[in-house]
Amino acid sequence: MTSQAVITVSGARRRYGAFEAVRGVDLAVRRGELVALLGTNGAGKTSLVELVEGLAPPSAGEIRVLGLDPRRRRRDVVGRMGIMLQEAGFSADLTVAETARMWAGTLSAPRPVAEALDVVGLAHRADLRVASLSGGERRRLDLALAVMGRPQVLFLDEPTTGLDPESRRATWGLVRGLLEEGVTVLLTTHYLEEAEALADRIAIMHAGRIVTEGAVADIVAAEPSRISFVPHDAAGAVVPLRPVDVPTLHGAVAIDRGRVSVRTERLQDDLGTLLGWASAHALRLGDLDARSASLEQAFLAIAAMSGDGVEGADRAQHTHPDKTLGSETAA
Ligand SMILES: Nc1ncnc2c1ncn2[C@@H]1O[C@H](COP(=O)(O)OP(=O)(O)OP(=O)(O)O)[C@@H](O)[C@H]1O
Repeated sequence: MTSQAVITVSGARRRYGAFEAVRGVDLAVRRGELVALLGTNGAGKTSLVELVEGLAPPSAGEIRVLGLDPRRRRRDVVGRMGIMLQEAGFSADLTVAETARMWAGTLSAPRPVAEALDVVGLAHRADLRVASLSGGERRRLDLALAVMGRPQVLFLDEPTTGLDPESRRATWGLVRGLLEEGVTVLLTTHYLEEAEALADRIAIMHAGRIVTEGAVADIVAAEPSRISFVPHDAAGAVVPLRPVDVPTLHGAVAIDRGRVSVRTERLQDDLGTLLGWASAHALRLGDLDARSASLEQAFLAIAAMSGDGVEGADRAQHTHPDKTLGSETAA
């Protein structure tokens, strides 16, 4: 944990009855940094973020936001945090400006309403009723309300779910602007592209733990590249191969229904060997695909490796009480 850390999570755990949804998480987010929390469904992202927001107590471990316990020192922290809710819960009959004014009334030093709407590109919709906004515009209103109090720390929970690609990119632009102002952001998203576009670092959760953390490039670099093709002869007929027919490569070879797949750390070398071998044997490498790993591949590989069986065993014992904060066991 560095001295610059705005969010620090140390050994955090969260229980719901007998089930532990967060199982010893350490995380630090520095000032002006965006960390994206990714994970499979039920990995524990929301359970963790709620601890950081101070909405629930950890059953063990320590959370600090701006150096303070976000639950015990809630009054001192809450005004410096912005939380983008899924739906702000205001009446759909109010106009955009009325909604923003009502929200501003709850804050100690809010941005002017016009400025907050301008930040999210909604100034031209100020007099429209919330009910008339498109889904994307509503999401932007949610963001306007979250940034209205000029937060130092912003929590974005799937901020672009349901947005069209253009609105999604517009939202990314807004978030980048906030980061440049020094706002610290903890983002949860299921869009890997969003994490790639915005995040300084990514933390991947699985079964209550952070199983991988780092810059996108480093996480992707740890995954092997892939080559695949279907060998054809000069007449265009598929040539059925066995692994022993393929030349020796750095990577591992698998053959499934005629398609040869190679997972390799040495993409260029193995591709070169295969191209030379194909020419020498007058083979065409049909449907040839050679690519470095993507974040999606890395994510799927990490989720698969992280022991679904273990999680399954735990889940079998989990009787799943009501999904209420009241069902938790705090330390
Ligand atoms: N109040 C609760 N009582 C019991 N179990 C709960 C409660 N809240 C969450 N859980 C369980 O804890 C686990 C983690 O849930 P959580 O909502 O934190 O996951 P998530 O990573 O945010 O998932 P998703 O991506 O699907 O939103 C899940 O198995 C969920 O069913």
